[in-house]
Parts: sequence; structure tokens; C-alpha cells
Amino acid sequence: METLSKLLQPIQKKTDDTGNKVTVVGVGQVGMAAVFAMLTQGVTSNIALVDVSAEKVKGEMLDLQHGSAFMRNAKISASTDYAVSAGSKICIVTAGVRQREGETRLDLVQRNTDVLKMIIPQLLKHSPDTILMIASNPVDILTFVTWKLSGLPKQRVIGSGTNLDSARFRYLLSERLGIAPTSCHGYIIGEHGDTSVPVWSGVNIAGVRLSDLNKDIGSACDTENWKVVHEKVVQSAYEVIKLKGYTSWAIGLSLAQLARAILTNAHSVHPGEHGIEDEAFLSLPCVLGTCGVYDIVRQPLTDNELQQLRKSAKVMAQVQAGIKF
Ligand SMILES: NC(=O)C1=CN([C@@H]2O[C@H](COP(=O)(O)OP(=O)(O)OC[C@H]3O[C@@H](n4cnc5c(N)ncnc54)[C@H](O)[C@@H]3O)[C@@H](O)[C@H]2O)C=CC1
Ligand SMILES: CC(=O)C(=O)O
Repeated sequence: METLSKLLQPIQKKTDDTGNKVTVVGVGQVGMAAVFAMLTQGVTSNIALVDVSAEKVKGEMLDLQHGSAFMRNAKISASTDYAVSAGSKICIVTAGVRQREGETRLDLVQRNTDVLKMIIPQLLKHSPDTILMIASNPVDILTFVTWKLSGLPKQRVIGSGTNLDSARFRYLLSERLGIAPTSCHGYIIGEHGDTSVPVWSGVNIAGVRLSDLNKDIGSACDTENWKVVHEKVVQSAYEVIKLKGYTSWAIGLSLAQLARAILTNAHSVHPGEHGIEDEAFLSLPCVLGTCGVYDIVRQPLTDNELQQLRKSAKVMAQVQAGIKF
């Protein structure tokens, strides 16, 4: 008798199905930060990695598997073959090129559209019921591209959008107010990045709106110059890219939070990408759960905030018009 048979008396065949499988396509800085956050936070116990580089994807898989005993018994698989992604509840796409110093996110659009053309049909072939979550940049436009390529209903195509910008905003508010980021409530909506819109009218601490204390907050005539907080949010990625070459930890944590909301059917509200009009995807506060986006919160906006959101949508539409599908 072999050792295994001496140890175990089989009662039934084991299944690998955990019901919470997540595939991450692109095992670069963003993909691996998201994977590490999801595994260490116990967001999923079943991760599949896919990348074009066979060596890199195998190396990342082995390195994580060697850490298994420090985590929560997750199954970690990897391949260049999309069959490894079969049965995923969520597929997160972080593959493609990133900005070099001096480039904007919009500069990446056609190169990363071409990458998505290869990836999306493969993901859907193996996981037809999946929710697609896009992080590759320019994320708003690539979420629109994914929606077009996939033919899925909008509620199942989600971009990480301004979830990251909002987290940066809350951190910077916390620094100025001396209050924890989790207790500083505020949303950035619209484009992830350069034309993002800070909803100053709703920023609050324990329900106390800062705009009731300073009616000019965030505007050009605000003598306390709070608008610099949003300016810093917009500059954040450029600053980090200049310093370390890429951004990774914050977006990894942001993706893990969105994945958790879906896998736990949390009905929690996140500024995620959604098709606000037929031809543009921009971030608005969305209620997320196991079926994807359930609702969009009807956030009251000032005329100025609405005008900025429309400007964001216009920029998106202009860039989208030039994409070759
Ligand atoms: N939405 C957000 O808030 C953020 C988005 N990003 C974006 O995420 C993307 C990835 O950034 P990084 O991880 O830093 O880049 P990276 O260069 O470190 O990794 C990209 C990975 O994609 C893989 N890849 C390329 N083409 C592929 C294909 N056709 N199929 C499968 N894998 C493929 C590469 O082999 C590489 O491993 C960029 O577009 C970047 O701009 C980055 C930070 C924040
Ligand atoms: C690169 C990028 O999109 C970010 O860190 O915001």
C-alpha cells in the first residue's frame, strides 16, 4: 500500500470548486499587488494567474505557493493558457502597457485596446458567467472597450475607476483634518485621473458637511485653498511613477476591496465604473454585489460638479471615437 493510501481512506472524490475563484490577467506590478492583497485578506481562496510570459507567470505562482502555509490555504494556479481561468466568478484584467514618465493614461489607449481584443474572448470562453473587472489604463475607456468586445450587460463589466482616486482623496483629507481616512467620507467621480471630479458638496465627517462650514470649499475663490487636495489626487500617479516607476499597492488594495464586495454580495457602495450614458463609462457611486452593479446612487451634484462630469464624458467620447476595434 502506498503512503497516501495508508494515510487516507477515500470517502468521495475531492472537488477544487471554492465558489469564489478569481482570475487575474497580467502578473505585473498591479496584478501581483491585487493578488497579494486578495490572498492575505482572504478575499478569495482560489486564484488563477494568466500572462503572456510563461516564465514570469510560473515564477509568480511558485513564489506565492511557497507562502501558502502563511496564508489561508488558497489554491493558486497559473498558465499562459486561459483554460486555467475556467469557472471564475471575477476576472480582473491588469494586462498591458503602463505610462512611462511624461505619458498620460490616454496615451495608452490603442495599445491596450489591442491587448483586450486578445484577452476578453478567451476569458468569456472559459467563464461565460463571470464579472469582468478592468484596471488597465485608460481604465474608463478600456471598460467601455471591454463592454463592447464582450457583449455582456453593463452591470457585469466594471472598471476600478475612481475607487483609487477617492481613496487618495480621503487619505489627503485625513492628513489635513487629523482624522482617520476611514472616517473621512468623500467621493471622486468621473474619469480616473486628469479630469476627475471631486464632489466637495458631499464631503463630510460624521455627517457634518464641510461645504456647510465653508461654502466656497474646493472652488477657486476658497481662501483656505482646499482645491489643492484634489490637485494632489490628480498628481498622485504622476508623482509615484516619477519616484518608483509605477503605482501598485494602492490599486492592488482597491481591486481587492471591489472583489470582496462582489464575492460577499456586500451591497456596499464604491465609486466604480459604470455606463452612465450609452457611449461613455465613468465612475459613479455604485452598489456592488454578486451580480455586479445593482444600483447607481443618485448623488446630488452642484451645477459646477455636473458641468465637470459632462466635461469628463466629452473627453472620453473624443478619445473613444479614435479607437480601432
Ligand atoms: N486603474 C488604475 O487605477 C491603475 C491602472 N494601472 C494600469 O494597469 C496596467 C498594468 O500596469 P503594471 O502592472 O504596472 O504593468 P506591468 O508592465 O508591470 O505588467 C503588465 C503585465 O501584462 C502582461 N501582458 C501584456 N500583454 C498581455 C496579454 N496580451 N495577455 C496577458 N498578459 C499580458 C505583461 O507580460 C506584464 O506581466 C497599466 O495599463 C497601468 O497603467 C496602473 C495603476 C493604477
Ligand atoms: C497609474 C494610475 O492610473 C494610478 O496610479 O492612478
